[in-house]
Amino acid sequence: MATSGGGSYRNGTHRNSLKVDRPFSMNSNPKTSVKSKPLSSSGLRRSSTGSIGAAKDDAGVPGRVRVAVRLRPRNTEELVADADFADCVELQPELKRLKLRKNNWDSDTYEFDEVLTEFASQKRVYEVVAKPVVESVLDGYNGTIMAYGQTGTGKTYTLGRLGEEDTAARGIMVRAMEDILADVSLETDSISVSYLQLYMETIQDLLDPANDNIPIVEDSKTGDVSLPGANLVEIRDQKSFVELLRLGEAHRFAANTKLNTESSRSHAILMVHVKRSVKGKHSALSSEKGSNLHMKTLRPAIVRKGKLVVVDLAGSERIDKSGSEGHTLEEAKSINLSLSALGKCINALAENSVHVPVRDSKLTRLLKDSFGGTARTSLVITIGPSPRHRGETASTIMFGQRTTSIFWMMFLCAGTSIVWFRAMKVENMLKLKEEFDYKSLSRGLDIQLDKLISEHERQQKAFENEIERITTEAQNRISEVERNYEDALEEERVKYQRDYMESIKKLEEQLVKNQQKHGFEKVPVRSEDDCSALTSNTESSKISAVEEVSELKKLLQKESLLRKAAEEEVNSLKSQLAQWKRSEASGNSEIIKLRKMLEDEALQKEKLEGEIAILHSQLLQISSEADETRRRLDRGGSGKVPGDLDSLFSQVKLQQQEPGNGEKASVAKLFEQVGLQKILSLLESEDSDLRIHAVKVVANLAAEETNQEKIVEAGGLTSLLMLLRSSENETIHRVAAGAIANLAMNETNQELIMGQGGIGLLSITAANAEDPQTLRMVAGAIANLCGNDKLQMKLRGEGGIKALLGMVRCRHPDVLAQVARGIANFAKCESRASMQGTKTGRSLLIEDGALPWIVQNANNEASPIRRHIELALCHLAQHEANAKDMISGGALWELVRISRDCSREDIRTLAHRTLTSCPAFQAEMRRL
Ligand SMILES: Nc1ncnc2c1ncn2[C@@H]1O[C@H](COP(=O)(O)OP(=O)(O)OP(=O)(O)O)[C@@H](O)[C@H]1O
Repeated sequence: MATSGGGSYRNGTHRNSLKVDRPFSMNSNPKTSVKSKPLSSSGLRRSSTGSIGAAKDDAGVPGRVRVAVRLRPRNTEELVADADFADCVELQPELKRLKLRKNNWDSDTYEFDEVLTEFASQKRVYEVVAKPVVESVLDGYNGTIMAYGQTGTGKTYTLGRLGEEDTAARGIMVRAMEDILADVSLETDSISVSYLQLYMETIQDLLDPANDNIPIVEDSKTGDVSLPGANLVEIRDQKSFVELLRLGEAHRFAANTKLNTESSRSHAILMVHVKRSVKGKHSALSSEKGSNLHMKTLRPAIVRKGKLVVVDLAGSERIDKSGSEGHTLEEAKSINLSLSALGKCINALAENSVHVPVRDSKLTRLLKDSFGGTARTSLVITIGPSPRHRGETASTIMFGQRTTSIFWMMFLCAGTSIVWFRAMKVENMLKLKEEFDYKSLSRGLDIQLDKLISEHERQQKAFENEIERITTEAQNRISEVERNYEDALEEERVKYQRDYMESIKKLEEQLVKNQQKHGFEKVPVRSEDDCSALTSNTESSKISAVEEVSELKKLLQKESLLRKAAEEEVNSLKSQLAQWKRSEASGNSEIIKLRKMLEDEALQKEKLEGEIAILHSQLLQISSEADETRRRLDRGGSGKVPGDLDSLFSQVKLQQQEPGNGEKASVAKLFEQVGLQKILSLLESEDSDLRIHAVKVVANLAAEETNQEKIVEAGGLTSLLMLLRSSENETIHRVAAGAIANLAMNETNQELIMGQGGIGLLSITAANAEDPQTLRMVAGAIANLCGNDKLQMKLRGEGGIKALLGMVRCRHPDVLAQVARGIANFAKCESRASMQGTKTGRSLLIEDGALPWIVQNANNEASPIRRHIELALCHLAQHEANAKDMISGGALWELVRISRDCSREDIRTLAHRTLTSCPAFQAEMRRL
């Protein structure tokens, strides 16, 4: 019987080599097969924050559903329509986390087995999502790869892309077949494929669409699922497989056009059967021993069978919208049925439930033998970035989260539903932990800070010592070389001079000797006899002169050789010196590098200290709030706080911690129980504790979009504004401003806020507040108001822009980000008005003196600040009336920088377009 071998199965890089004839089927004994996973507590990865995620080495654990999330890049439409808005998700691939923005203030964090950003290549997606499953199929297991997500988020791109025009774009189906073909031997093994579509609980053959009511047959003994009515095509090469996929796609498209549906309303299912011949152990043994030669031929070859099922699921967005967007109720029900049945089966498997409800839908009946048990399953959740589809994205993610948590549930909490939902959301777990543990967290942070400081000091000291050592060593070497060089030069010079003098001396002596000889011979006039003697004398003196000349020549040659050697020596010394100079320069660059590292370290330290300071202040705040609550409870629980309000408070908190909980009490029910009016009336209570308590409840409720209308209708907005006017308590200001900011996300409420003098009240609060969190909330509220085209003049007239700019005195990055957002919103409305011709003259932002701050922060290191300011500059630049101020204020050069360096392509393009379309900018650039 097979064991899992999962421990050695890591992201598809290493395949286990287990030999099995048939994998477990789901109903063979799900309980045993799930339990048989060789995981101990060491198989769990617990992050430093206490959250729980998938262990890295569980990639191939059978029965485990691995869930990856993949973000599609913005498409052309989103680049234009959402240019001013951030994506609704933020990915942290290194932490395997995804943050889903709830609003401007808040986000939920989810953890996955893999987080694939918009930059993830198709190759990487295949490797992390599909390769482990494909390899297990080659080893004789069954496996399933599914894609789930809203229409248009990239399910088909991920699974079915053929990539003929660009091989890098090949999807999972094509890559899987490539790997399979590369691993099998077509002489002994076989690969066959069916391609089907499941629409309205009917299975249609995509290779022969006339064949459209295919029954599912299950082998009662083995649990194997088969579709005898479907075409099963043998694959021998990649080309024929791609042809088959193309044919299937064409039929799918044609079938769906006929049904007047879109492809995303059906599930597309590719089944790949791999049969491999395996040399049996017995036959190998017996032939080795040579005991019975016939045994080998008589014993049948063992066939190892694996099945890979790739499912492109129907679009997830259809589930809740039955009857809408032109598709029928029946269709919606059918999609709903199959997807929820799939979820239930996975759920039942994870909980070791004896009953796995596979019969509930055709999809699950079809997958029955291909997930759970020893089968490996990968689910890729595809999402889009658009903030407009946040709701759909959230519900898609929740499907993935249900699935991803299943595995951990078994180990963590024996299946209590409370922990189930907490496990889905990392953030909620953190919240729980903080409530109990904030003091030790604070102590931990202190210790961490001490450690960081001492480590930093130690490193700094070591760096400084190293720099000193390198500098001294380099200087010593340089002076030594210089000394050597000078000595050698001097020595050479002296030697050369000495030799030269000696040669001169010798020549002079020789000359004197010669002159003496010739002088002696020339004096008298001789007789004939004398003449002949003289001739012989002259002959001999000629010979000796020739000899002398040749000796002199030799001397000269020797001299020139010596000189050459000396020159060579000098050259070699020179090159040595150059070499030393070079090594000195590289020593210097090393020192510069070390200095840079030191500076980076110091920056990092500063940043950490800043973060820790913020954490400290948050902890202090939590701590004092907790103490306050505890004191109130100690005083008798409800001394002044009515019991029903207390329960509402805790219910609201619980509700926020457990979004998606189907059993949670609806807000309407809560309002019925306590009455919103009653809560709002407490906002005016004499007791400040009670007022704080009530404003927090209202703020919590206002964070949910669904409650906002009710709060405003019941007069909650007026009461919150009253609190800003009448209260002097900073907490009340902070919480009330936060609630107003959330209400100010809606256009109708923005008008109401302005109508009730809200901008004046927010401006006064901004002027008096010191606490960065209060300022952040106020700035956020004004920033939301800045985005309303109709309110521009009034907002500016009542001092809104000045109030916004006044808040930059607090240098907290969160406050600055909100100020920048407000400015960007305002500039965007102005540029729209200018284009429509309803606004002329220069920007009110420039009138109110915002430009210097904008220019100063256009390259701020905090990306939320920088991004908003970059957008604001692009909007301002679109209106010619602003050009003069922008040029003189230095904004033009920031625009040039943005058009070159901005990391977001859409902003870069916008800046570039603006620059090229404005004659004043063009003229200025030409001038300079
Ligand atoms: N990761 C990606 N990178 C680039 N383009 C992508 C990516 N994912 C999807 N797209 C593009 O987005 C568009 C929609 O993708 P796709 O058709 O795969 O979505 P889908 O979820 O399968 O939709 P449906 O449910 O309607 O079938 C296509 O044009 C596709 O090329």
